[in-house]
Amino acid sequence: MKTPDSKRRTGREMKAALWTARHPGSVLAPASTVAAGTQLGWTTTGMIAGGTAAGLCGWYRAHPATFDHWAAPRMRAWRRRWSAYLGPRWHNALRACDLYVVHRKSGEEQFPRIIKTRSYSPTVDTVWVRIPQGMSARKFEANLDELTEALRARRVAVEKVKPGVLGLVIERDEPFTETIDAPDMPDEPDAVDLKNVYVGETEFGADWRLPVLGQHTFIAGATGAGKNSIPMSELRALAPLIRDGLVRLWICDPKQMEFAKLEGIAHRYATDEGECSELVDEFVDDLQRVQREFSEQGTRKLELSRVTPLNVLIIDEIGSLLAYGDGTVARNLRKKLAIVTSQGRATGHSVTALVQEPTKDTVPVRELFTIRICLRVTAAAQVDMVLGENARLRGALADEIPNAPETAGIGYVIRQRTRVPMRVRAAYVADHEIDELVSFVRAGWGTGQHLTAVA
Ligand SMILES: Nc1ncnc2c1ncn2[C@@H]1O[C@H](COP(=O)(O)OP(=O)(O)OP(=O)(O)O)[C@@H](O)[C@H]1O
Repeated sequence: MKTPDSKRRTGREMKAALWTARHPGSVLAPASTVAAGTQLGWTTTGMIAGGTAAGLCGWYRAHPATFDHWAAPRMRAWRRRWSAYLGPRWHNALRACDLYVVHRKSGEEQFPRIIKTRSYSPTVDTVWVRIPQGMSARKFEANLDELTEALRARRVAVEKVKPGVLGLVIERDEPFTETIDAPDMPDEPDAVDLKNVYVGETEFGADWRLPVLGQHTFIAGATGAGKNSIPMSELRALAPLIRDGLVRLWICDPKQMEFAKLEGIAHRYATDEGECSELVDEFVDDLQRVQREFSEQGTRKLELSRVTPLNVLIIDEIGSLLAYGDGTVARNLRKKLAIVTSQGRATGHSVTALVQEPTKDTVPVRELFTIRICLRVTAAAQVDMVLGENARLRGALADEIPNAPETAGIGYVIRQRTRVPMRVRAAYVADHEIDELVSFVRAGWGTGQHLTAVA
């Protein structure tokens, strides 16, 4: 039944009561401080407050991982809610962009009401708003530029959460303003931690590291997004292991661009679709050979050696292989990828796939990969296709990364424990640094160093 209209406005005291009911914490916190001050004395209350602050500082310093996971997002969201999105400021911003409705009879202004704020990262806020009747997501979309300016943000994206509720993803700042140097190549295999390979930096200023052993990586990004820099950084970190025969490269390179430089140090290298399919078959045969040997010898844990090295399969532009021809190659590839991603962990077979355009062909295989990275993509829908449901709503604005050389290598990953997107930037491996990698490995091969590696 439609609520009848009235010319009278809602009473101020009723608005205040409603506000209190919706924000119990904001009323209880000052009220309990005053109560504690009068009951326990202001000195004791001050000591309790000081002790709490000192405890938080101690936590912040002693255990960054748990602090960043539990405390930081809540504290950040709270601060932003009361600074950037406080009532009058919020209303002024919306009024400036015509994002409000005026009640037909009472003339009362009705604004989208903030129902939840989350700041999963220092640079992105997600604000859920309940919109008044007569407003739609389309109106927000039409006024996004104005809203971005009014909120002094870099970018704002809008998502429908459920009927009547929108999610505004507000990017406030760009943490990456400089190119990150390519990682050094260690001299010796002992210096390489295969579970923690440096590939760039996170928005929190920490090293961005990826596991190579036992994991499978899916990297999506439009042309020029900087996808190559991720596997290239990994390969530089693995250089002494490649040189010593403890890591073998298998490369499917239909584009024959940057990866072509690695042909000379690859164990297997293929370019056309048929050859690539054969290469993947051989990779799986190798995996099954190791499985048989392990079963005969009763081995349960992989010890890297020249007989059982880590095998890294890189498939550039997997989309073109999955969409190729009559579907035979695609079907075979899907089947073989399922084997590698489910069984390769124990035998030391890892796969990294790169794709320009995540489409319906690539979505089913995406689920097979344990690590997924989304660099700049060309459509909002592609973000969730790569990173999973609601990734964009939680702040992974990969489609909003400008198509400019200064943003190459920037993208998002989902943090394993929190399932929250994190903005990252890959280190940049220039052509001469790829050449340096190849020379480093081949120089070792020239001296026969790989033959003397511990078997
Ligand atoms: N991590 C990075 N940091 C800064 N600049 C980068 C980075 N990676 C790449 N670039 C720059 O962006 C350009 C395009 O990079 P790259 O060829 O790796 O993109 P791509 O995603 O692999 O594109 P394509 O799919 O067309 O091969 C590079 O020539 C380089 O100038």
